[in-house]
Formats: sequence, structure tokens, C-alpha cells
Amino acid sequence: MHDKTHLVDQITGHRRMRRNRKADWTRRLVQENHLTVNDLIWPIFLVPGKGIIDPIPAMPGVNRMSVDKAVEAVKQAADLGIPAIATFPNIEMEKRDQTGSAILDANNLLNEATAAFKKHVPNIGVITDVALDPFTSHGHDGILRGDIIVNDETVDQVVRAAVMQADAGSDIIAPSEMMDGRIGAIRRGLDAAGHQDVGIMSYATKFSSGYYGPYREAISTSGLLKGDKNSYYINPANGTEALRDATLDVEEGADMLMVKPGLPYIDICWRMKEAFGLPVFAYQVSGEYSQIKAAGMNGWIDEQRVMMETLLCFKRAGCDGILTYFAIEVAKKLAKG
Ligand SMILES: NCc1[nH]cc(CCC(=O)O)c1CC(=O)O
Repeated sequence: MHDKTHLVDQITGHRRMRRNRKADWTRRLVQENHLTVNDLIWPIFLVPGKGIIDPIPAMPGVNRMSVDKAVEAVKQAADLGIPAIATFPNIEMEKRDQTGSAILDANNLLNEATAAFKKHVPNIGVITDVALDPFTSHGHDGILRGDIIVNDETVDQVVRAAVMQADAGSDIIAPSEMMDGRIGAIRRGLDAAGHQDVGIMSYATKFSSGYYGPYREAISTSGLLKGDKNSYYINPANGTEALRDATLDVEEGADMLMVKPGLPYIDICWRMKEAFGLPVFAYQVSGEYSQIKAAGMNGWIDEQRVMMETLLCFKRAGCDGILTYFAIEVAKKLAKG
């Protein structure tokens, strides 16, 4: 018997957390959260034309694709077991105008792509955005009158666009433009058009964030945008206001909720899951992706490790899934085990 009492023994007594961490098998046994391919939604960028795979400089590894190439890529995503994609179009400049009228073209790039995916890759879900920013000459998500983004007029247009997107085959409408009353209006519009089965994933809490920079390069809105989006996106300082906004979306009929950006707003993910019990998704946005890529490419962090870690953290925070530009890479990694 040795009588040498370490100070630590007096403090911990019988409580030793490291027993469960001592071996790979104990760690696997007690792991609380897991990331699977079923958690992934893959956002993709579309361009007009044929045979185009155009790298986005600010997002290494991410391309803008013409519809034919996107069909091939989406087939690969489906084969890997990814449940859904989310599409964002880079519309020709000459088609952009003050009101984003090209969103009401039934055959616009977005709708053309949806129809192609539904035809050639029927077993993957297609999620489409109804924000006007890819279609406006000023890069704002709504209709600009003077220097005001007009709410109700924008909602009317968004509803018409949502019905057209559903007509083209979209499975879930994901409105990201943060106008008031849009979820209820879209729900009524879809139902009136016979699209009762088309869901709504609300970008319920979309913050006015600097993390969207690379995305704006990807769809060529960065050079257009005058001012900021502070009059419709949420102030990054406000968590309770975000919950209130999401509450309205739930009352108006949202089927799923989204938090955007992801990691810096992970407290909101948790609060939303606790508050509503609805499926909650995080959007690991372009700036989050590019940060990880850039640091990885410089050898400053282990990119693969941080990629997997961040996505697992979303699961721990209560998310049901993540929109991530890493989706294909992650799905391949998970398939290898
Ligand atoms: N409706 C706008 C929209 N749709 C998708 C993103 C960002 C996605 C990303 O950064 O990955 C944004 C934000 C913006 O440009 O203000």
C-alpha cells in the first residue's frame, strides 16, 4: 500500500472521464453523434451553355456547370447516396433587370436544370431558391424601388416563381430572400396550384454576413450589389430576433428550417431545434468552405479533418443535415469508411 496521495485523487475521487476515452473501442461505443451521407445536401452552381465546367477561383474545387455536365455530377451524387441538391444559377447579365423578371421565365436556367435532374436522376431531391438575386441587375434578393427593397411586391413575385419551380419539378422550395410573410404566401400559392406535396425549407434565420463573399463571385453578383442586405437579413448580433423570425415561418407552414451561415451561428441551430422540433439544416456557406480550403491548401490546418469535424459539430448542435460544398468529398470519404 502506498500512502502517497496525489492532489488530483482528492479532487476527482472515483470520477475519471478518461476511462471511456481509453481505447478506440470505448470511444466508438460512447460516441453520441454520427455523420452519414443522409445528412448531406449538395449546393451546385449552374451556367448557361453546354459542356461547361468552370472553376470558381474563390472556391477551390467548386465549379459552375452547364446543365448537361450538372446532370452527370448529380448522377454521381445520387450514386453516392446524397439525398438532395440545392441549385443556384449564374444568369447572363443581359437577362438581369431591376425586378428580376427572368425568374418568371418558366424555361429559365434554374427550371431547365430542375426538369433535367428530375428526368435523368429521379431519385435525388431538388431544392430550389426563389430569391431574386441571381436575376436582378442590382444583386438584391428583392425588387428595388428607389432605394427600398419592397416587401409585398417581392413576395407576390416570389410566389409566382415558386409555383413555376414546382411546375418544373422542384421538390422543395427554399426561399432565402427573407421578406416578411413569404412562407405563408408560398404555401397558399403552391396549394392553389395543386402542389400540396411540394415542401418548404425556410431559410428561417439568414444573417447579414460577410461569409457570402465567394458565393457572390460564383453567381456574379458581387460587382452589382449596391449597399448591403441589412434591411432584410438578420443582424449577426441578434439570436432572440432570429428565433422570433423562425417562429413566424413555423406558424406560416414551413416544413423544414435552415440556419445560414452555419458554424458561427451554431447556437441558433441548437435553439431552433429545441424550440420547434422541426428538421433543422445548417448551411455551411461559401466563406466557411473557402476558409477551410485556403487554410488547408496553405498547410495551416488539416483540411480533411476540419471538414469532417465541422460537419459533425452541426450534428452535435442538433442539425438534421448540412448544406455543404464538401458533400461529394465527404460522401466519398464516408463510403470508404
Ligand atoms: N439569396 C442570396 C443567397 N443565396 C445563397 C447565398 C449564400 C450562399 C453561400 O455563401 O454559400 C446568398 C447570400 C447572398 O448573396 O447574400
